[in-house]
Amino acid sequence: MAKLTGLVGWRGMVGSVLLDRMQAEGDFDVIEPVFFSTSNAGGPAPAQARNETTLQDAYDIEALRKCEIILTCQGGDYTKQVYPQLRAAGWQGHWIDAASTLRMDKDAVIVLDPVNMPVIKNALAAGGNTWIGGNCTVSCMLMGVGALYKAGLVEWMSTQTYQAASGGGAQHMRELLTQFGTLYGEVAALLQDPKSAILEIDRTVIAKQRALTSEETSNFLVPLGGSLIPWIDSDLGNGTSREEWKGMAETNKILGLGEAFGTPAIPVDGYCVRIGAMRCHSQALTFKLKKDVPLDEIEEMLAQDNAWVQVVPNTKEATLRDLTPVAVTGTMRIPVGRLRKLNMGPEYLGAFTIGDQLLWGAAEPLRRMLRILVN
Ligand SMILES: NC(=O)C1=CN([C@@H]2O[C@H](COP(=O)(O)OP(=O)(O)OC[C@H]3O[C@@H](n4cnc5c(N)ncnc54)[C@H](OP(=O)(O)O)[C@@H]3O)[C@@H](O)[C@H]2O)C=CC1
Ligand SMILES: N[C@@H](CC(=O)OP(=O)(O)O)C(=O)O
Repeated sequence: MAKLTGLVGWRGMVGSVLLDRMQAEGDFDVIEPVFFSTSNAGGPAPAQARNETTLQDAYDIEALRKCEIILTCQGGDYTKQVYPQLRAAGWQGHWIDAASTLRMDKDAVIVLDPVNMPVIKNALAAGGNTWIGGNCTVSCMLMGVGALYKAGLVEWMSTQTYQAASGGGAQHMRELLTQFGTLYGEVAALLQDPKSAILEIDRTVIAKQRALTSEETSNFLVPLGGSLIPWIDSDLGNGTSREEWKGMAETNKILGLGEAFGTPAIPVDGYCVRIGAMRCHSQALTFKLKKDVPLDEIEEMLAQDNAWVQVVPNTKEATLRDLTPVAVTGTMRIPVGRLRKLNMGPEYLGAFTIGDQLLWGAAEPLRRMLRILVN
């Protein structure tokens, strides 16, 4: 019999992408879905509902307890409130979650099955029932270059990210576009005049950026349109942002490395930067490999790793065609390009990779975990 699966957070941005993917992959044919809401219990369930026509209350522990699986994209506050209550009530079902809240819990597994199926299988065999999607930057990076880690080749990795507005949520995307529109409006007349001075346009734009009101920057706190923000998530107080901390902590946990697994962790560090892209996270990677491996072997290893990675030849033409957020948005492709040995020596490898942070960065690992549980 199909497993009763509670869906929470399906109306949000991540949840909507998830529902589209579940529909496309026929996931609703193999589960018995129950739709929950934090704001509209009793309202109409979406078209994918089968037996239930109305939404259930996402805070109703008794209703949630009936589910064998709960998949939530509702966010960290919801997880913090509901998950402990459910477990305290003796619920032994499978909890699949997009939020970061439980990621580092010792009983939770960060799921990215094309990369860490053995870790997932071990946890399943040991009775694991808490499955958390990884940070979007980490998941997209590992989908692209996981082969190097699997082959035990990485001594350390440094990443410099270029993260899209969507990582902050839907309101952040709106704010970015509104800022671009405001700036354009400020200089539209000057732009239409081919004889106008570019430095006057520039002066007008920076004056407007600096004059944006707190309402116009309420999500990012400072202008992002025509600028960037080299800090994502909270300040850990040691010079590192929480997003940067996740790079090492989550990469190692996904791979089953580090103290908790009784093995040394691989150092990962770098800077996480918000830029004015819509929903693709990009990152420039520097690897120190444990040995000199020829570039063609590395390319072959990466290309063979999974069905979604795409090695992009390191030429200007291929890079402009295949290795931009515009090329990747809305697709499952994870291009890895700009692959070359760096001047520091033959063990130093450079790469650039991009992923849609709402697909591989959020929704896809969750629906794949659901399929692992129901298959
Ligand atoms: N944004 C991202 O890039 C990533 C997010 N995540 C995680 O997923 C969580 C959800 O993120 P995200 O989907 O961006 O959040 P959203 O704000 O888009 O959705 C979260 C919930 O807000 C409620 N909601 C209120 N108003 C609206 C509205 N107008 N349209 C849609 N939903 C509305 C819905 O709950 P209800 O139907 O119950 O009212 C919805 O499920 C995050 O908190 C985070 O933990 C993880 C990885 C990446
Ligand atoms: N912090 C990411 C988005 C995100 O939701 O990350 P996490 O799932 O680790 O909280 C970003 O802003 O781009």
